[in-house]
Amino acid sequence: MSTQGGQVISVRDLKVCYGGRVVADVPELDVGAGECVAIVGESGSGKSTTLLSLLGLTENAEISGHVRVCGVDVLTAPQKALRAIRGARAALVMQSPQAALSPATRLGTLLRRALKLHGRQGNDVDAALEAVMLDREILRRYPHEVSGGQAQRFAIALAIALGAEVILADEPTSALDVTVQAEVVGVLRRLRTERDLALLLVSHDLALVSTIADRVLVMKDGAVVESGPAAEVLARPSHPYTRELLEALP
Ligand SMILES: Nc1ncnc2c1ncn2[C@@H]1O[C@H](COP(=O)(O)OP(=O)(O)OP(=O)(O)O)[C@@H](O)[C@H]1O
Repeated sequence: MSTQGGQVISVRDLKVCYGGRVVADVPELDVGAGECVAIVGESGSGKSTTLLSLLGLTENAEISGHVRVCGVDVLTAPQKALRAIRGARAALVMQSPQAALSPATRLGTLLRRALKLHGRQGNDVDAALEAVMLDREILRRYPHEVSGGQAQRFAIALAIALGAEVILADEPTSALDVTVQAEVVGVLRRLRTERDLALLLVSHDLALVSTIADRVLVMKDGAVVESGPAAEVLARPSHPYTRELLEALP
């Protein structure tokens, strides 16, 4: 199954419920190759739930609608097809990658295992590390021996080495200090143009979103209250809630 017409993510009428309560209702969301779409909104608005549902990772949720990611129909595909895209063609990057890494495993070992699991050769590793500006020496280190920014760049390099077409990133910079945030955003921005990588970004940080996103979806209480080109939505928000979010910026 391939990605058609450069569309990497396509969502229609997605509804995610927990215990009968709709926590995410997304009528339409498309992300094309080389494009960045951001989902913004306050805590609890349904951003992470939306992101996780696109990879079939919402346990115990009732989900309806149509979700295609890298050509796979996520809501109906067998687990095997989902496992094949998850972590490889569609990579998840979380707020604190160090927490997800096994503390007693060197990063190089972790990388080799991931490549083997997804049946990929190790010859993309140098290019992937270079793309995120990490020295190969990092592969000898354990997770606690790298900084938050290095860990995040390593997580992105892993995605690239595994052949990611899209990165789904949940608050990828909010655990980092400001200068390191800029480094990670710079890496993501370059990967979009150099590798045509698609990016779906969840963030409450509108300043960050304005530097990288082409389009924005604003969520409140599980609903999309506004969406459109980032420059337009952030400069001339039409919904009072978006205005509130913008006014809350420091
Ligand atoms: N596994 C779950 N079971 C029940 N309710 C859940 C579950 N996961 C999330 N929720 C609820 O869904 C709603 C949306 O949560 P979600 O984490 O998607 O919001 P968010 O916008 O990503 O917030 P944050 O920025 O704090 O992560 C919340 O009310 C949350 O309590």
